[in-house]
Amino acid sequence: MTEFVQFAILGLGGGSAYALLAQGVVLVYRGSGVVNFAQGAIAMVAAYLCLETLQRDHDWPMLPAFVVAVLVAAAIGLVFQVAVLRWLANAAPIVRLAATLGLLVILQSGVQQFYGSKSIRVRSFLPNDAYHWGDVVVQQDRLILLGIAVGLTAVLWALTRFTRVGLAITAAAENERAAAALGWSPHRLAALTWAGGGALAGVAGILVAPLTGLTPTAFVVIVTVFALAAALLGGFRSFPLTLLGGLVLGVGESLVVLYQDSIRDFLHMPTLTGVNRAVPFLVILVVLVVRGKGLPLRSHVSERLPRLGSGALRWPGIVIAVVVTVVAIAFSGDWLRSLTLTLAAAVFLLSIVVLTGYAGQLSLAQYTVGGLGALIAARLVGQAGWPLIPAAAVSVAAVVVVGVLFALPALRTRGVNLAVVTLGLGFTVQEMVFGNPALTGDKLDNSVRIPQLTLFGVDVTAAGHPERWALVCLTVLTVSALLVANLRRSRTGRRLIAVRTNERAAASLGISVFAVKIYAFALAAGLAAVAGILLGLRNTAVTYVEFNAFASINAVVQAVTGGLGFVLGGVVGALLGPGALVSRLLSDGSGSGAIATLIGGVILIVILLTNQNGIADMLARTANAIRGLPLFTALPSRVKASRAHELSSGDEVGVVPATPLAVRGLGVRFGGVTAVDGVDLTVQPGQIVGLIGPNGAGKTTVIDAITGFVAPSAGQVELGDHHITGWSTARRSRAGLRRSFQSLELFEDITVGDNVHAGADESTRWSWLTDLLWPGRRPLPASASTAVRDFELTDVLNTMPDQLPYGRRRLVGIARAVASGPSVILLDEPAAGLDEAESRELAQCIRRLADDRGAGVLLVEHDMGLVMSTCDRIVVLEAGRVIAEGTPDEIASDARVRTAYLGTDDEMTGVVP
Ligand SMILES: Nc1ncnc2c1ncn2[C@@H]1O[C@H](COP(=O)(O)OP(=O)(O)OP(=O)(O)O)[C@@H](O)[C@H]1O
Repeated sequence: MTEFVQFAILGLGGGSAYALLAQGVVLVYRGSGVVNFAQGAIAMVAAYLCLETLQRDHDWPMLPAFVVAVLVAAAIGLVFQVAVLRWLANAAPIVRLAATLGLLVILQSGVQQFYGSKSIRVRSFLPNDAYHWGDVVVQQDRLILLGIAVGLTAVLWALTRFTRVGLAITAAAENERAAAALGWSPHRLAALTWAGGGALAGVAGILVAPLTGLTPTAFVVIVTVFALAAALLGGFRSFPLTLLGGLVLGVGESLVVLYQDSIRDFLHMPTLTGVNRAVPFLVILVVLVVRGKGLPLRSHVSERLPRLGSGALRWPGIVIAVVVTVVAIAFSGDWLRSLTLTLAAAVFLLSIVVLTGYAGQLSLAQYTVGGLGALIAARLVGQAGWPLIPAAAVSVAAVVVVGVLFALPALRTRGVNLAVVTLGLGFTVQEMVFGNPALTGDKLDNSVRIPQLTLFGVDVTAAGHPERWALVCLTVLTVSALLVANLRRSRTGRRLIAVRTNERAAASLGISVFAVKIYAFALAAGLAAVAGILLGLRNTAVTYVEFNAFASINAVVQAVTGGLGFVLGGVVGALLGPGALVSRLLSDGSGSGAIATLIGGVILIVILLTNQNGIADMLARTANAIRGLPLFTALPSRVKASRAHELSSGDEVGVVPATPLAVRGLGVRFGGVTAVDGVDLTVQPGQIVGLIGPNGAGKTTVIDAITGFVAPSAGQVELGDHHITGWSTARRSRAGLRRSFQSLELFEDITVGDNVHAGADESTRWSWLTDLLWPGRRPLPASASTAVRDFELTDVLNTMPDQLPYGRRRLVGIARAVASGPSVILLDEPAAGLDEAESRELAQCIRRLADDRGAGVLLVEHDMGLVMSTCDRIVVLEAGRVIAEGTPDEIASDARVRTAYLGTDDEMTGVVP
């Protein structure tokens, strides 16, 4: 017990420092909406400046050195906000996050360049007397650190509660305009919080340095991972919870050291590394996953994401690129190493294009995942004597399984939370696997050697025949790029993009968000494993630092610079990596090391400020502009034709399976609020049922509960003979129950045609694989073609939704919902924003859905003219309960309904036909 308390107290020091750093992250997030991944790097700069330069080299006393270093840290935050983030205020969140990763890379590699990479021990400068409490020794410095963390937390909490500027910061987190109303411009607030966050980082960095020592890489990664994890526990909002999170992590880390040997024995491992760093983090992971949600809430605002390429293959360009690279391999001389590294890195970046660009899942662990591929393959070829191809195949298969495990948190977390979780998972693998010789197979002086590698009888060993290994890399890259481009054009690609853009809408169309995320992680892990093998086996032994968490961060920086949504972006981004061609060209000739990384970071920031969609987007626009020149417009364009949407021929209207919908005793509660209470309703095939009621009556909640977006607290939903109450949204949708959304929720990154197509895609189990090889060109299915004609969208199929006026956007949403020919359609305020003529046309379309196709329709609508003229029956809700049900005439003359909702006789005469 004494030991337990002793270790817990020891952990308070680190925990307090994590908490301090995390408070800076929270402050910045509250003031600017950006999660600062560079917080640990700013801390490191302050620590080096204070302890190395000012104190050691220039003999400054502690206090002025401390103050100057903290001011410099604050200035870094301030300058970054004013010079970079301010101009990215309207950019996609991932772009702003990438900018902070860029800052991390610049600061970290800058420090490495300036101070070198070796680890520096720092003497404790806080009073370090020991107090004795029974058998437990309490160090004074731990108590001081704890006091500072608690004190600063209290100050921050009080500032944001009781001061004008604090209230503005709190308001800004919710709504920029509210902050403006308090007299603060969002930019000034953001600048203030970035300066404050920087200062907090500086304080924490200097205080934590004696506990951790100083190294440019490990320090930043440890501090970043733990600080972000603590801030995550506080939801990036709550200062007290963040303090708690930091302390739990610090104490947990220390306690695990105490039990390290028992854990090792329990796992039957000869050696165990990094478990103290991993276990507390894994606990946080579990908390997050338990706290997370399978689908985002109705209030979730879809994030704008970088633009997507078309995935169209331009064969002349591909052939020229491959031939040029082959020639380059033949004549590159001492540049060959850089070229090989670039080719392998491009495969890595393609994995990020799939996972983050297409599927919208931000993972900061791709290099770690790839490193596992290198590890397994190296052990199989190096120790078990396997030939290359089976070793690579087994390694890729194993890493795909790991990729699926990494996907599990993504099923319940998203956005920046997922980025933090994957960074932590990657860091855990780095510490526990790559750092453990028992797992890498390396004894101290005896690493696993890469033997001779042969492919189809040809010796391709990189050491002996580097040009042959480079050709292997080129071949793999070309095949990978073709697969990823095929994916973009296929229905599987559409599913990925649907999920990236709007998980709720995707689920409502029968797309399994769960399956898409698992697939994206698995495919990306497979590509990363292949890349890891190419990279790892190019040396005589695998160098695991190539696969650390920092490399993963750097890869995302490169992918965003290159163009996250473009296959070409992966290739261009790889050119910029450390050791790759561009950095070698620009740097000291070796092309590796800190200066190259630093240049990569600076290029990222410049590119983001110029075009947030990356270099590939700039290239694509330039190419399009050139193709638009008179000389080229005369030539037939095969690409355009391949992208156009074709309608199925014929006007046949498929009659949908006749399936009634029945809702019995439905109740929904949100905490203490009863939104829906004992609602019964049925929708028969071919029948239109109106669901009306005042604002807040619970109409949308009824639709949400029927379609599986919220779990009912009581009652049942039946579709035909099926009790579907426990089914997922996607499964209900596939069974023929579709909905539209009040807030449209279109897929804004893809054309109108693709939106409708996404609503009608039939997936087969094999299409996940076959789409990679043969995406095909499928015309819109018959029911979708009918929807396109009915809603008069034929002329806008190749238009992006945001280029349409509001009324037509609404029609796209409805067409998408009915594209698959569902048996029951739930329309949530379809006429909102339509003019009178459009409303009338919409009424006819809805009638046709019921009369011609035999679909059942539940229509939630405030336009009483539309409801009264279209519906067969009407159900009236008030405060979550049904207060009347009947034909339009019965409802119009119901006294209770008039009082509750419809109003006076005069108003009624205007709406009843
Ligand atoms: N996620 C949620 N958490 C808490 N309360 C909620 C949530 N969603 C809805 N509510 C509440 O449930 C009640 C019903 O809301 P709902 O949006 O279903 O009404 P509605 O009839 O569709 O309104 P409107 O006509 O304005 O769209 C309201 O009091 C609303 O505030």
